[in-house]
This record gives sequence, C-alpha cells and structure tokens, in this order.
Amino acid sequence: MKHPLKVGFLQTLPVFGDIESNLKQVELRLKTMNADLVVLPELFTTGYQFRNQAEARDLAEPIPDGPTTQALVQFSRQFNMHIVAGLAEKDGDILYNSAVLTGPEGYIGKYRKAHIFDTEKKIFAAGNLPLPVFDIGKARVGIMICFDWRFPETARTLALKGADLIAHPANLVLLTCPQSMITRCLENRVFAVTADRVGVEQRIEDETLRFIGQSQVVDPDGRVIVRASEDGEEDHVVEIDLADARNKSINPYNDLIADRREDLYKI
Ligand SMILES: NC(=O)CCCC(N)=O
Repeated sequence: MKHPLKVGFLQTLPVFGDIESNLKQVELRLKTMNADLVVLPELFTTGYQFRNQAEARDLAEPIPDGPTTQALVQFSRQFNMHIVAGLAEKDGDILYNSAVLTGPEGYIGKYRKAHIFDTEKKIFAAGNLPLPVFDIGKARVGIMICFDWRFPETARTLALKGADLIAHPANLVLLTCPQSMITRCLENRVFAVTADRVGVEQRIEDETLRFIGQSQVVDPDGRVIVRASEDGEEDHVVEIDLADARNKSINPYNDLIADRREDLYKI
C-alpha cells in the first residue's frame, strides 16, 4: 500500500537579526509550494552567528507565543501544509536552539537541539526534551537539528520511535553532513529532509562561517532524491512513498529493526 507525501525544503539566505524580513521572504516562497510538509533551516529568522548571549536573548522568542511560531501557524493554515522550522527559543532566562512543528490545525510541538555545536555552547543550553516523533496523520515525523546528525543514536532513536521521515533543520558549516545523512537513512530505512542555509557570516572577529547549502531529501535506500546547490536560495518539493520507510526488510532474511542485537549492544 502506498503512503504518498509531498515533502520539500527552503534553502535560505537570512539577513542576520531581521526577523520580519526573513519571515516575509519565507512566506512569499512557501506560497508557491504545493507540499504536505516543508522543512526550513535552523535559526531561519535570526541567522546563526550571535556575538554574545545578550544579543541572542534579544532575538530569541517564547514558543509557541512568540511571533515566529505564530507566523508559522498562520502559514500552515494559509498554505495547508505542515512546517518544521528552527528558531532561537527563550524560556525564562534559558535559551535553546529549537525547532517547531506547525500544521493547518495550529502549533503541534517543539524540540530543543540536544547536541550543541562549538561556540553555540556559549549561547544555548543543551536540549532537555525527548527526541520527538509527531504523527501528523499522513506521516510520522521525527525532528533533529543540525549537529544532532553527528550522533547516530539520534536518528536511530527517532527511527525506533517510528519516524518515517526525519525533518532536519540545519546551518551546516562542515562539508561532511550531506553524505553522512545517506548512511543515517540507510541504517534506519527512513527518509530525511535536511534544510540548510547559504551565505557567509563574519560578525565575530577571526570567525568566518561559510554555510554549505546542499539541502536535500534522501530516501531509505540512501538515494539522494534531490540536493540543492552550495550557494543558491532554492525551493524543492518531491513526492515520496512512506511505505518505503515502513518496510524495514532489505531482503527475505534481513529486517533492519528485527535483526538488531540489543543483547550485544551493551557497553
Ligand atoms: N549548526 C551546526 O550544528 C553545525 C554543525 C556542524 C556541521 N555539521 O556543519
């Protein structure tokens, strides 16, 4: 039985700190997309390179009452789509590098990046929420954010929790992620939608960040269905069949989940 889903990503070039403009640009592009689920990059409305925690706090927002999440709810309703997007979250005095899921029915849930990368540790607290899988009816959507990919337990946990597809907002600066996500999909037989940004940020002396783009959709056989360029603002939508992810067999004798040897996976 087929389980079709139209999934897409926006590859963006945000203007640092200009939440309103970044939201407007995304709205104009989402309007043109015929998709069930669209993934937006990490920190898509603020940009990435905060000079200090005070600057990040000024730009971070409560979830779900802040303007970015409320705008995403409105976009989901207006364009009849689910959206996963990354944003800076403020919860009292604590800042998280978070992602939200919204749909035509409104705000659905959030995730806080568990594996904080490099100098992000000066800004954000490590996430304190479970690795999430949301059932949106047509699909079971797991969420991880950027550097979470480097820890194989993340994708594996989402797959074991029943994710058909991993929505992966990112701000990639290391070249290794796009090819590595092929393995994450192969070893778990899931789809992954990585939405990255492009451009350069050099707001901190002696720290120039070049974002690698290459947003992509990868299937459970490790095939790259579509990969964006390294430097373009691009929107892509592809139709996938989630039945490919729900079938964990790779031949009549091997089932990727049933064959796991948890009795041996002990340290
Ligand atoms: N924003 C990030 O978590 C970057 C992680 C390193 C990478 N994969 O580029």
